Amino acid sequence: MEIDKAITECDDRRLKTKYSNAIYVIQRTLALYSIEEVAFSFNGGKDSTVLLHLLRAGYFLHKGEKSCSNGDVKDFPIRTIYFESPSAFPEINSFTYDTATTYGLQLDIIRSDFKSGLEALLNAKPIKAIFLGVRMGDPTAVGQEQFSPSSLGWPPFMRVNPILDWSYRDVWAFLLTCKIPYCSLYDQGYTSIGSIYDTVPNALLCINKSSGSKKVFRPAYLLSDGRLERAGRVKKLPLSVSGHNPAVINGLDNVDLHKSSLLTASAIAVGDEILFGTVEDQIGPSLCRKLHSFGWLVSQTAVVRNDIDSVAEEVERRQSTDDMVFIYGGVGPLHSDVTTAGVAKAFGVRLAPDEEFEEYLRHLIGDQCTGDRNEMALLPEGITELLHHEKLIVPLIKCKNVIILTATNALELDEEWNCLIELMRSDDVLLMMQSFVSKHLTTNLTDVEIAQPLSKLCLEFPDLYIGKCLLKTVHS
Ligand SMILES: Cc1cc2nc3c(=O)[nH]c(=O)nc-3n(C[C@H](O)[C@H](O)[C@H](O)COP(=O)(O)O)c2cc1C
Ligand SMILES: Nc1ncnc2c1ncn2[C@@H]1O[C@H](COP(=O)(O)OP(=O)(O)OP(=O)(O)O)[C@@H](O)[C@H]1O
Ligand SMILES: [Mg+2]
Repeated sequence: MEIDKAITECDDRRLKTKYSNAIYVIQRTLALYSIEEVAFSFNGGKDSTVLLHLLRAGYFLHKGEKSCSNGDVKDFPIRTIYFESPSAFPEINSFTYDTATTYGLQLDIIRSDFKSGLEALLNAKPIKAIFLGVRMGDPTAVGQEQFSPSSLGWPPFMRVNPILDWSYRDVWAFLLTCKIPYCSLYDQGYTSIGSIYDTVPNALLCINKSSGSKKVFRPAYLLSDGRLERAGRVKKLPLSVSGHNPAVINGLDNVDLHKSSLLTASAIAVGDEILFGTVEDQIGPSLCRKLHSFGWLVSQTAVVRNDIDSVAEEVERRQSTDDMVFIYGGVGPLHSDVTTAGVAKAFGVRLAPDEEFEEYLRHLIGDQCTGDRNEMALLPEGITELLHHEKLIVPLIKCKNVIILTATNALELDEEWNCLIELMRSDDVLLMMQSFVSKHLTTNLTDVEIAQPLSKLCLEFPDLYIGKCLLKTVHS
């Protein structure tokens, strides 16, 4: 069987492990359910293409115990379902159909939505388990295991996710090592494919960004940071006042740029030592000054204990009211370093190993990294984005609108902040920041004298923020 042979002969140990774990899940499923009771959800995307070939290998190895055939290319008895939509890319459709022909797939084409399509299918067929190409990092993977019952409100079946723990690189290592044909869009810079309305090539793969001519993109397998595979998914912002409907691609997407008020940020320090007053907070005041100078309204600063629940409660509160939350302290290998766990809890997700981050840490701490799994490389699952910058040894961690800073002093903060600003330079958020003007006025009028005119100004100009007046007594 060509897939099993290619993996056996390759010298990529990591790929071999991922492969054998996925095959194990497939074989256990085929032992638990009869072939009529399983189905494969295939949509021509890269992840489901990987899964197709794992299933071919898994099925071959499963029945190999009974037969001694070499594996006919068209020997694939698992029912395959494809939800075809009018907004699918034509390239995806034709790849799906061509693949079905090549590998003899029994393709059921369903033209209704997922839920009602599955209801009808499960009523008509004895299906109990469905194989999916869902991977950690996909928004739909949050909370899933390799075997996860369908969600409440969905027809009952077992979702089987054999490649749940595969990274973007694992997917490409497998496709390239086994020389598996994949949809042509991936060679044109598409890295994750949704519908024609919400998917564009990944800008990170663009070769000729500045020229006015037609843009050229590198193939998907050259994307160095797999965390950004969904950067080509377009998100529509609500209609702005001016009538434009801008599409933001992978920016600070939950910041509403069109609010008339200032953007708000909060800063959370994690550390008993700061609370107890034994160590001075070197980051907070400097961070607030930086935020203020960029036009952000710092709505709150807080210091919390090194305790998962304390961190989670504060993050949950702040992330729902502020546009951005900055959290620092409590990041590291010590038992008291609970910041990432607290952030995960605030968003209701678990901590999961992040291979990209683990590799950065391995470079940084090398041999000091003990055991199979580096605890520091556990990050909130499905919501984490690593913000890379050439000047940073380890990328910054962004979980939705929460940025985890690793700086432990003002100098390190300067460095992280400058990188953050550069990373956001292309973002509309920065433009918004730069349109902020701050003025300091000094007057020798009393509070009573200026109170009324200031209130009038605030009413007339809602964008105007008047800070605290520091009154000095002027002696004549
Ligand atoms: C076979 C199959 C089973 C699914 N089962 C569930 C489920 O149990 N619960 C759920 O919330 N979504 C389920 N979904 C929907 C997916 O989580 C997700 O919404 C879908 O893949 C669409 O992703 P998109 O919105 O990025 O296109 C299922 C989808 C498919 C194809
Ligand atoms: N229209 C569909 N028909 C059948 N299965 C689907 C469909 N959409 C999603 N799925 C299932 O959900 C899985 C996850 O979808 P997802 O879009 O994340 O991956 P993909 O399409 O395989 O790859 P890519 O991330 O490059 O788009 C698929 O691998 C497939 O098993
Ligand atoms: Mg897809």
